[in-house]
Parts: sequence; structure tokens; C-alpha cells
Amino acid sequence: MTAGPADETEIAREQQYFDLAWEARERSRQSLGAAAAAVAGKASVAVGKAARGHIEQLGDPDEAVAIGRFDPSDGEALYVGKRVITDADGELLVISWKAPGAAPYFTASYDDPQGVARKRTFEVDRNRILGFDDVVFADLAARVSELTALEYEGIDDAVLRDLDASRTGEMRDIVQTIHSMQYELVRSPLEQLLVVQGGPGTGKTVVGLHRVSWLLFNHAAELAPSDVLVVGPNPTFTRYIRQVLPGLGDHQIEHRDLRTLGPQTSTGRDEHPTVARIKGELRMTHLINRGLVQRVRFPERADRLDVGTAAEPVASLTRSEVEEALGRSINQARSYLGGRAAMRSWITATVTSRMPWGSQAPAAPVEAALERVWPSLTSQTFLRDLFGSRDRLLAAAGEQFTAAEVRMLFRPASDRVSDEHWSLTDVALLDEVDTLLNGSGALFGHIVLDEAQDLSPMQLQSVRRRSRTGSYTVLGDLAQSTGPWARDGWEDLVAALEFRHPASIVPLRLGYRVPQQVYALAAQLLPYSAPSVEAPSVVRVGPADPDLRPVGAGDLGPEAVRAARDYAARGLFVGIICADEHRAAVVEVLNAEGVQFQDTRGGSLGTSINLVGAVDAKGLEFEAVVVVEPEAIAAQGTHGLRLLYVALTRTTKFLTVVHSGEVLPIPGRDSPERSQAVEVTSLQEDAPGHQRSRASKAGRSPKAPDTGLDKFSADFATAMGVSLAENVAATAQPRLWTAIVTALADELERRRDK
Ligand SMILES: Nc1ncnc2c1ncn2[C@@H]1O[C@H](COP(=O)(O)OP(=O)(O)OP(=O)(O)O)[C@@H](O)[C@H]1O
Repeated sequence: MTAGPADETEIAREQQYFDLAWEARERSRQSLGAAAAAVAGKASVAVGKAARGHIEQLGDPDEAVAIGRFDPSDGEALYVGKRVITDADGELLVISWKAPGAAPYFTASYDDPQGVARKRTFEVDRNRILGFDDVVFADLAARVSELTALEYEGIDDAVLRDLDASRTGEMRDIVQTIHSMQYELVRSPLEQLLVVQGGPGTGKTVVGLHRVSWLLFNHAAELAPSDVLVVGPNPTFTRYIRQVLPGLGDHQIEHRDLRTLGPQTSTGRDEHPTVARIKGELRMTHLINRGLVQRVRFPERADRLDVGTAAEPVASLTRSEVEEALGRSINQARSYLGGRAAMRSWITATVTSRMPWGSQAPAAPVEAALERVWPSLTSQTFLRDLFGSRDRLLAAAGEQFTAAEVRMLFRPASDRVSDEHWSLTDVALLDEVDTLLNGSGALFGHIVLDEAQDLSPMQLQSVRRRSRTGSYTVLGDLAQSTGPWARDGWEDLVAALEFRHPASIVPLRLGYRVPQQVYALAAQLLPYSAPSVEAPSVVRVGPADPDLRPVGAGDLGPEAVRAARDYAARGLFVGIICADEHRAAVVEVLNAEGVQFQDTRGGSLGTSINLVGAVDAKGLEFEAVVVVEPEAIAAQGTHGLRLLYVALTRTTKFLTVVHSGEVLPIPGRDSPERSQAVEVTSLQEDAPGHQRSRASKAGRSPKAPDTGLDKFSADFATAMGVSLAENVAATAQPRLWTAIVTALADELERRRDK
């Protein structure tokens, strides 16, 4: 934005406020620092810790004090920032974006200004104001018929600027530009299983993370940071997102990925999809359960259990008394190892009672006898032994698996358990075993599950067992669902996770990441790969059309590297996405040409060129993407076209497709029932009013999805006499809001029940 003379005066005025707030914040930092230093090394560790915690809450000294402000028609302007700032007298200078009082900044719209006359979004360089964008709601309302699609949807220049900003290997927060639809999800009640379905780049991940921050602020009494678990698909993704929450002032939140969601990390064992599919099924819990119980047994062909050796006998227990004790311990035990401890106590007590008065059963012989009837196991030793023995598998499988399935599950066991290779599906099984061995582990009050569309029932069970409350935010896109457990609906996931609280499935419909020209290409896959999924409306037009480069099969690697190097030379953050079969060819050229690159299989992103497998590209984004040989990506698994859709939708700006086969290898493309074209227009280029008429043509309002909450929460607030001023006061009293949200949730539940 270019500032005119009037703007210059206004910027100077705003800068004064920014300077004032900055000084107040830095004064707080100094006094907290002094308090922490004063108690350092003394007994008041808690005071020092609290002071340091508060300093952390103040954020970076370079951070701008506010992201924007809004002017109520009948009151003073309110500045909204990432954190609360008060002056020396405790007066609020900046309210937190998470406070209920800040809601109008995000939710005011031209047809429901909510008492807001104007919303201003600042453009800053650290705490220096460079300019601002104003939305004057009265103006918008007066020219409804002329609104551009962007204005209609509430997308302003600040959003477009943000989307054009450079990308690195770390996701950033979007506090300043959270869209009203996204905000409704961010602040929707804690007590629910919220499933967010949205196309690529609709903001599911950022929304999920901002929701965590919002929940922690507004439900501080029920939810501590260490009570929140964020689960992503792989370590690269987790590294990509893990700075967002600390940047929002929320530390100590646990991040895990599916490869580490168990007692043992996956070591990348390759597995046939049919085997992976079987191992993802819930009947595996029966197999594991039975397999474990069968490890507890009196030795065959023996009628006594001797404690001690032939040379040094201690005692001898009969088969029947031991079997009776085993049965009792199994029935009463809460875990395998708990039962084993009970059995140890029984052997010790029984042997002691048969020894001369005053003697105690010696520990080592008792342990050896115990090991023969109730072996000590770890999850890894148990599963290695189970999969490595056809007899054990057959005995555990019972009627629930066919002989062919048992054959598929069998694999030769490694000599040492540390040499065993574990697949991704093994992790969920090991987790099941771990729970049976040791009982439940840590439980969380809220779980965010990202890229949830691919999870197997066993993986969902792993997630479910970590939930204490049934409160989840589940994020995913059915059109990107691939792998052995690809799904076309959310019903089974909801059934697997839902308990205590109701589920709601809410869509996100605006595509932020992918530019219109690129999405127009990718969206052609949708009618074939995921016909029931609606394409998002893309927000903006990109800088270039997709660059499609036909080459001979032998030139795929060199051409892909050439394109990537060109992008990197322009300072862009690049991803080369290919099928596994082309990885080696690309690596060879990269190495031969001495190109620095990051192979994301190592678990992280580099800052320039990254080489990414199509499956691992999920959730990631780059400024420029080079997709290598779409046919090979589409041939990976039964949902290859979905995988290609993922690969084509990773860019924020440029896309090059290097191909020797077809760019969009769609089988049966010309069949009439599938030939409907997907029209992808960008809101940015839409003629005035176009978006509105298009939306009404499709029979839906372009406003936020009707969760029933919007209107109701407005009614409820009015009924309770919660004015804007009181909402602001609630900034300092999050508990009031908690009460409102709880009451809202109760009321919603009551209505649902009716
Ligand atoms: N309101 C917004 N303002 C600015 N940027 C946004 C907004 N919403 C989303 N974005 C940006 O759009 C991009 C995509 O967001 P995100 O990764 O959360 O999408 P996603 O729906 O999870 O995508 P995928 O399905 O590919 O995993 C990110 O760069 C994010 O910062």
C-alpha cells in the first residue's frame, strides 16, 4: 500500500501509540527480569520461574505491539496484538487476539458489522508502522452490489501480502489475517470432536494450531499446555509446524508424529499394502491380546514348578496351585506386568510359608521360576516373537484370521530385538502391546490430529487412548486420502474417536496456498479421484501458469534439477516432489552437479532445495515446486491420483511439471459421466458481485458455515446482556468467557438432544 499525506499523519499518530505500548511492554520485561534476577539462586524458585514464564509471554522485544485495531461505533479504538499489554496503572493498551473482546476484529463483516465502524490492519517492520489497510463497514454496506469477490469474502490486502511473503522451512502464525470462518473454528467449544474438512491450503493446520492457543488462553483452568498433544504424519511435518505455538506464547505442548506414537519409533520397514491393511485393522487387538495371554502358561509336560536348582532346591510348587494362581493374577491384573508382579508376590509368599520360620524366599530363584510361567516382555520382544513364529501367530489368530492372512503376517524374527525393523503400522501395534504390558500412559485434555484422512483403525485407537476427555481437533482432506486406509468419508474416524462429547464436521472452503492457475490444473483430477469432494474457492492468482516440460524418460532427473536450480537461484524455497522410483535418478544429478539439497527423509526441511517423496509432501508447502513424472506418482498405490493432487498443490507460487508421460494420467477421462470440468476461478480476479452470484447458484451462502453457533452465540450474548464493553473486560477475566462457552456448549447439546 502506498501512503498519501493524510495517511502519513495517521501513521505518525498510530506510531505514537505503538511506541507507548512498546515502552510499557519493555518496562514490564525489565521489572520481571529484575524480579527473576533478585530471586536467582534463592529458595523462591517458583517466583523466578513465574517471572521467567511471564517474560516468555511478552514475546520477542522486536515483535510489533499490535496486529490491528477496530473502532466500535460508540467507543474507543481497541488495539489487538499477539499478547496483552497494560500500562503501569494496569490500563489495557493492547488486548490479546485470544480474548473474547477481540472477536469483532475477526468476525465483523459488511452485513453484520457487530458495532464495528472500522477495522484497521497494520503493515509493520518490527514495531515500525509502514502502512495500514482499513475496512470501513458502512462503506461496504453502502455498495454491496459492487463488492468484489475478495471484499465480499472479507479477504483484504493484508492477507494477499501475507500469502505472497517468502516461505522458509517453518510455518508462521496468521494471527493478523485469520478469516472469520477460520476464527469460528478456532474459538468453537472445547468439548467436542471437531473435524475440519478442507482442500489443500485452506488453512486446516494453522487453524488447528491457533485453536490450541485460543483454548489454552480461554480454558486455562481446565487445560494446561502439557495437556495438549499435536499429532502429525511424519517428523518433517512436525519440524515444519513446531515453532507456531511457541511463537504464539504457548510452550511445552507435546508434538508427536505417527512414526513415534508408541514405545518404538518406526525404522522404515517396507511392507506390502495388503499386509499394512491387515495390520491396521482392529481385529489385530484380539490377536495381540490372545498372543499375550498365551505367553502366561505352566510349562508343558511338567507337573511341578521347581524354585531353585537341582543342586540348590528351595521349594516345589504343584501344577494345579500354580495354574490357579496364574488364572487369578490374569483376571485381577490391570496390565501384563502388573499381573506378573502379583504372581511374583504369590510365589514369594507361598515359598516363604514353606520354609523354616524366619527364612525368606530368595529373590533370584523366585525370579527364574516366575520367568518360566510369566515371562518378562517388552513390546518389541513380544511382537518380534509373535510375528516370528507361525505357531504363535496361528494360536493367537483363532477364528478371526484366515491361514493366508496368518502367512502374510509371519516374518522371520531378527536374532537381536535391537536389529528388528519396524514399519509404520507396527508402531500402532507396539503401542497396543505397550498399553497391555504397562497400562495407560499419559492422557491429554485436547488432541489435535493433522492429516487425519489416512489413519488406520489401529492408529486411531492409539490416538483415542491418549485422550482423557474426548476433546479433539481433527484436520484432514478426503481428496488427499491415500495409503492402505484411504477413506471417502469421516464416519468411521468419528466412530473410532468419539466419546463423551459430540462430533461436528465443518468445512473450510477458501484455498489460500495454491494460486488459481496451479489449482486449475490440479483440480481436474478431483472428479476422478474424489468425486464427492468440493473444490475450494482459491483466493488469489499466482505469478505464472504451470510450466509443463515434456522430456524423454532419461532426461527427467536433469530437467527437474535444472528447473529446481533456476528457482533456487531466484531465492525461492523449492521442493522437488517425485515418486520413489525416480528419487535415485534425481539424487544422482543433484550430486553430480554438486547441488546442495535436503532430503526430507532425514526428518527436516532445508532452506533452499528439498527433495520430497510424494507421500511425505502432505502438509508441506514451498514457493516453487517441481513435480517429476506425474504418471509414476499416480501409479503409487490405489489412490495415486490423490497423491498426484497432493504433489501439485504444494506451491504458493510456481509449479513446474517435468514429464515423459501424461501430465494428468487420468484413466477413462473421456467417459461422459466423469467429464464435468472443475471451474476454478480466483476471488482476486472475480468481477464485482461474481462470487456472490456463483455461491448462490450453488445454493449456498458464501458466509461462514452454519454450525448453529454463530447466530446462537450472538443471541446468547444479547440475552445475557454481554455488551462489547463487557467482552473487553473479559480480557482480564477469561473465566467469564469460559462460563459463557460452557453454557453455550450445554445449550447446544440440549438443543441437539431435543
Ligand atoms: N487467514 C489466513 N491468512 C494468511 N495466510 C493463511 C490464512 N489461512 C491459511 N493461510 C496460509 O495458507 C497456507 C496453507 O495453510 P495450511 O498449511 O494450514 O493449509 P492446510 O489446509 O493444512 O493444507 P494441506 O491440506 O495441504 O495440509 C499457509 O501458508 C498458511 O499460512
